[in-house]
Amino acid sequence: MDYIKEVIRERLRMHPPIPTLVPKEAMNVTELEGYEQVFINVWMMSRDPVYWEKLEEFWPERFLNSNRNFEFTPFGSGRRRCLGINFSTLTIECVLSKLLLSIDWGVLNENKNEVHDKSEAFGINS
Ligand code: HEM
Repeated sequence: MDYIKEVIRERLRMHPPIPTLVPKEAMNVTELEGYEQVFINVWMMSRDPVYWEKLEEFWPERFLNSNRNFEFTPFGSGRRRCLGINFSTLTIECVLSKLLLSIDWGVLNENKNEVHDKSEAFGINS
């Protein structure tokens, strides 16, 4: 069960469903290094070579026995972070485990050497 948690984290690292978090606006005009609005780019943070080895590789083991801080925040952070964090991670763990155990998975048209389009598009997805 621990490994599945790492698999889910790695998937959220590579493809965060809300890549730039939810835009926030300060109640008073505030400047941060000359900017009045900032987007938190979670997608970029979870692929920053300073913090991640083999960043383009799907490698769930990277999360085993490692403490991650702000370089991994697919649910946001601080007061407005996702309220559904525990609910969603538990639900994904249960559903994914059930699917993996109940279905005999395989690759469709394995012998045809078809290339599946896995390119990303901007937006909120799941
Ligand atoms: C994998 C699943 C999910 C991901 C990755 C996710 C991610 C996020 C992110 C990034 C935010 C914005 C945080 C920020 O801008 O700082 C957010 C906000 C929120 N999420 Fe989720 N979420 C997920 C599932 C859920 C579920 C299942 C629920 C409810 C049952 C939920 C409820 C909320 C709520 C209420 C907020 C707004 C919190 C606030 O503004 O104070 N989320 N979520």
